[in-house]
Amino acid sequence: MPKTIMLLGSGELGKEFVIAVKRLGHRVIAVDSYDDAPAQQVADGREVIDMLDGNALDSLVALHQPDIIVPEIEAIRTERFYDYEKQGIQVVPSARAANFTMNRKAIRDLAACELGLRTANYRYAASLDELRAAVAEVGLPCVVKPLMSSSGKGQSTVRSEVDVEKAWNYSQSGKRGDIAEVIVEAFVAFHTEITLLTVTQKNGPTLFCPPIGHRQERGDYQESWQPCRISPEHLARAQEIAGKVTAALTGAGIWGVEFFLADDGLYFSELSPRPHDTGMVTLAGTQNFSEFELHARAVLGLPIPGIELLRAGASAVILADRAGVDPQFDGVEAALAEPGSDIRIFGKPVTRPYRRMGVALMSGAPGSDVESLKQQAIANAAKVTVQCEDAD
Ligand SMILES: Nc1ncnc2c1ncn2[C@@H]1O[C@H](COP(=O)(O)OP(=O)(O)OP(=O)(O)O)[C@@H](O)[C@H]1O
Ligand SMILES: NCC(=O)N[C@@H]1O[C@H](COP(=O)([O-])[O-])[C@@H](O)[C@H]1O
Ligand SMILES: [Mg+2]
Repeated sequence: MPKTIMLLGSGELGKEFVIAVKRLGHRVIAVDSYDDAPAQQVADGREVIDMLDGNALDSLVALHQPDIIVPEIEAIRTERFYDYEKQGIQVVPSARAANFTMNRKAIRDLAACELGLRTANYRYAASLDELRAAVAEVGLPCVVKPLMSSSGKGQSTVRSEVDVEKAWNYSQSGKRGDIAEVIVEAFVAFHTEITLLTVTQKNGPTLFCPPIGHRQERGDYQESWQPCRISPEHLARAQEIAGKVTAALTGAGIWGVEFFLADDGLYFSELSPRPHDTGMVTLAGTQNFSEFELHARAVLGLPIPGIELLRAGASAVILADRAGVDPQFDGVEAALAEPGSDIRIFGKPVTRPYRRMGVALMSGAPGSDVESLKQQAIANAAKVTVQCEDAD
C-alpha cells in the first residue's frame, strides 16, 4: 500500500528524499513557506504555509491525513508533533527528536547535562546585557548562535568585546521564529570537523556511515569529503556518542551527528534528525546507499542489509552571489567534462547572496586521495556561475 508522506521543508535535501521514497512507490506532499521549492518540483502535491503556525499545520495534517510526517527543516511548530503521534501518525524520526533539535537549548542540555557528553563550554543569553555577561563567563573568542536557526544564519564569532553588540543584532536578524535567546559557545580550535551519519531502524541495529569531513564558512558548509580518516579510537567514541544521543531522542531515520576533533580530543557539537547537507557527498556514489536512500528505508521500516563504502568522494557548493530571480547556470558542460564529476542544480526559484543553489560532486576509486577530489570538486563548482534577473 503506498503511504502518504508529508514533507515539512522542501529544499535540496527534501528533493533527494522525495526521489528516494517515490522510487519505493510512495506519495509525497511537499510543504514549504514558498512556492516551487526544490522538493515540490518532484512531489505528488504541494502546500505553502508558515510551518511555525501550529494551526496551519493542524489544518494541513487534517486535510491530507499523512501516514508519515518527515521534517526537513528545524523551524517548525514541533510541539504539535506529539499530538500527531498520538493520532497514530509516524513522525520522523520521532516527535521528541524533532522537538528537541528545533531549539539548540533542548538538545545541548540533553547532551551536556543529561548524557554528560563533552561539548564546548556554553551559556544562554536573552538580551544584549545577558550576552555581555555570558561572553565574559565563556571567554573570548566565542560563537554566538540564535537558539533557532540553521546553516549558520544569525551566527557570528566574537573575538573582542566590541563585537558583542554586532553579534546580538546579527543573531536577531538571522533567527528563525520568535525566540530571541542565543547560545554562546567557547570557540573550539578544532583541526577536523566531521559528520557521522547514523541510521536508527525500527527493526535492526543502529548503523554508521564512514565519517564525512567538511569545511564551513559563515557557519555554512562549503566542501565535504568521504571518507574522512580519523583514528579508530575517535571513530569508536564518536559512534558510541551518536548511538547514545540518537537512542535518547528515539525514532527511526538518518541523523547527521556533528563532532569537532581538537588536539585535546572529541567534542559533540549538534545533530540533525534528518539527512545532513554535508552528506550530499553520498550523491557521488560513495556508499551503496545515499543518505537519502538510507533515510527512506529507515523511515519506511525497510531492510538495510549494511552500509558499504564503494568509492571516495567530495562535494563543493555552488552559491549565488546576489539577490535575483529566474536563475540560469553557465558552465555546466565544462563542470561535467571530467570523469567522476557530476552536479546537482537544486531548482531554487530565487537567489540571495550566498544562497546554496547547487553542488558539484566528484568521485574516485576507493583509495583515492580525498584532498585532490575535493580540489577538483571546488574547481568544478567554480566553473558553474549563477546568472539571474533583478527582482522588481
Ligand atoms: N563552538 C564552536 N567553535 C568553533 N567553531 C564552531 C563552533 N560552533 C560552530 N562552529 C562552526 O560553525 C559551523 C556551524 O555551526 P552549527 O553546526 O552549530 O550551526 P548550524 O546553523 O546548526 O549549521 P547547520 O544547520 O548547517 O548544521 C560549525 O560546523 C563549525 O564550523
Ligand atoms: N543546514 C541545513 C540545510 O542545509 N538545509 C537545507 O537547506 C534548505 C533551505 O535552503 P534555503 O535557505 O536556501 O531556502 C532546507 O530546506 C534543507 O534542504
Ligand atoms: Mg551544524
